[in-house]
This record gives sequence, C-alpha cells and structure tokens, in this order.
Amino acid sequence: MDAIRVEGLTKEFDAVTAVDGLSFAVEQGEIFGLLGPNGAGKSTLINMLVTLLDSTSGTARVNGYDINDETGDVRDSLGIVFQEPAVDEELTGAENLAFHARMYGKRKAEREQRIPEVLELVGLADEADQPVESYSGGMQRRLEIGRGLMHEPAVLFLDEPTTGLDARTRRDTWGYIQRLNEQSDVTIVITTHYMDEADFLCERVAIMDHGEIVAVDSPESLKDSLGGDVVTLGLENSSRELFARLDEQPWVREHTETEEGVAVTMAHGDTRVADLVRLADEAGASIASVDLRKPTLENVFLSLTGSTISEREASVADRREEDGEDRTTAEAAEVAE
Ligand SMILES: Nc1ncnc2c1ncn2[C@@H]1O[C@H](COP(=O)(O)OP(=O)(O)OP(=O)(O)O)[C@@H](O)[C@H]1O
Repeated sequence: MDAIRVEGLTKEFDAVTAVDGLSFAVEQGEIFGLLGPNGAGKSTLINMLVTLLDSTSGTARVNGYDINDETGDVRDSLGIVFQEPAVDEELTGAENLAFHARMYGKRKAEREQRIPEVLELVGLADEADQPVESYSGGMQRRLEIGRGLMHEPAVLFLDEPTTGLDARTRRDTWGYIQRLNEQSDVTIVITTHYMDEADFLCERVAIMDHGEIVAVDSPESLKDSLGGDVVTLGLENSSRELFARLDEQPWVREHTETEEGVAVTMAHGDTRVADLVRLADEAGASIASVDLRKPTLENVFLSLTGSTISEREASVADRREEDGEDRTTAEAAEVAE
C-alpha cells in the first residue's frame, strides 16, 4: 500500500485553480518533496491531504484512508508541522510534548515512555527540562517536529521546515530529518521552495508550478534528464586529435567546440576529469583550464517551466500585492465555510 495516493485532486478558489487535477503516489518510508515557488499550490495540496481544506474534486488516500470520507482516521495517522510556531515558549520541551500527547488522548504511562523517545529522536534529550524560550531557532524547530511525531504517525508533513533558519542550522535540521526517517521509518512529505533542500533530503521530488506537477522523480534523475554534467576544457591549442578521441569514448554523450576549447557532456563528470586530462595529453592538447558544471534542480525547473523559481516568486508577489484585498476576503470566506 502506498503511504499516499492522489487521483485528480483539484482545488478551485473563486478565480484561481490552486491545485489542478494532481495524481501521484508517495511510497511508504520515503522522504518525498513538493518543490515549487510561492503560489505553486503546495500548501493548498497539503491542507487537503491533512483534511483541513475540502477539495473541489478528485480523491486521495492517506495511509489507506479516504480524505473525504474518513477524516478522523486520516488525522490520527498523520503528523503535521506548520511553518508557524505551535509550541508554548513558557513550557519546557518535555512539557510541550506532554501537552500534545494529552490532546491525542495518550495515557500517562504511554506519555512517560514516548516523550524521552521523541526527545532523543530530535536531539533534545539534554534540554528536555529547559523552557523553550531559551532554545535556539533550530532547537525550537526540532521540538515542533518532535511534537508532530508524538502520536507515532505513519506520515509526517513538514511545511517549509527550514524557512527562517540560518544556513548552518538548516543543514543540521536536514540531518535530524534524515535520521528520524531512518530510525522510525516514518514517511515524510516536505514542501519547500529551496532547491538545495529538495536535492539533499528527498528521495523523490514532485516539481509544482501553477497548481500542476510538471515532473516527479529522484533529484538525480531529474538533473540527469538535462543531459548530464558539462566539463569544459580550456585548450591552448585546438586539437582535432582530441575531438576524434572523444568520439570514441562510450561515456561521452556530446562534445562541442567552444571559443576556449571543448565542452564535454557526460554522467558523473567529477569522476571523468582525470580521463579527460589523459585523453588531452595523449592527443597532444595542452590544457589551460578545467571547469565542471553540474545541473541543479533550478536548471531542471527552468527547463520545465521556462522561468527560474525566483522569477516565478517575483511575479506571484506582484500579483498578490495587486489583489491582496481579494485574497484576504477569499481566505476569510474559506475559513468561514
Ligand atoms: N484562501 C485562498 N483564497 C484565494 N486564493 C488562494 C487561497 N489560498 C491560496 N490561494 C491561491 O492559490 C494559489 C496557490 O497557493 P498556495 O498557498 O497553495 O501556494 P504555495 O505553493 O503553498 O505557496 P506559499 O508557500 O506562498 O503558501 C495561489 O495563487 C494563491 O494565491
């Protein structure tokens, strides 16, 4: 059974189709990323999957339960960590977890067993009895994640888990997320607009744009679909012999003469630089420079959508500024429903 199976899921707000007929599946135990610029529809999708928002049409199952007909079972089987802080700063880490566990109806004995387990998982065992207001930003985020794990959900949703954290703390947080996925086998769904986060953390990534999924695959395959890494050799003398030798190599996908020398496309370019230097040497070409470029998920997004993520975010920000009032009204109507 898939952890999540989505079929034709759609959400329309008045004038906007925020999620447009999505179909995809998340396997059990994987870290799955929803990657896209602000406004792509990630939060709307997650809110439907966790049953906080009704869909306009389509279906989805989370842990086998239907999001329209079995909302209670869906909620019991998942954990969610929102972007906004949900822990009480005046309580200690352990007290926050105890409070959450009581809300989920866990008995005292269960709570006493689960709290230290969770604190250990998120690396806060030593700070369990300190007030949360003394925690750093990264520690608070880890406590939020721990809170989402208290009732042992099969699927954990993390909405933009490292937004607002500095670079070092973001990397540390990725490490904790990976470890808890390995240690507790929980399926993790992350929304992010950070390319490096999706690349580093996720086994598979769905790239979202304008409410649609434009590609789903592992970061490696997505990047590989662009044709491979490009190593550019700057040459002091143009060498026909080198081009002939490159033609003979089965691992060379393509080579093009450039102003400075030759650009060679291949998989795993970093392991081929030594081969290229040897070939140039054998062909009597002298190398002036070597440059290795690996495609990023940003390049993948650009090739699939024709814009960079930042260009998309800038245009969404402009649009939101223009019709800010309408959005607020629509949101209020939605909440009131
Ligand atoms: N309550 C609402 N009423 C009207 N339009 C909405 C509402 N919620 C979202 N939208 C619109 O739906 C689209 C998708 O928004 P959504 O928040 O799901 O995107 P996102 O990828 O999660 O981006 P962000 O990270 O900025 O939340 C956007 O065009 C947004 O303006």
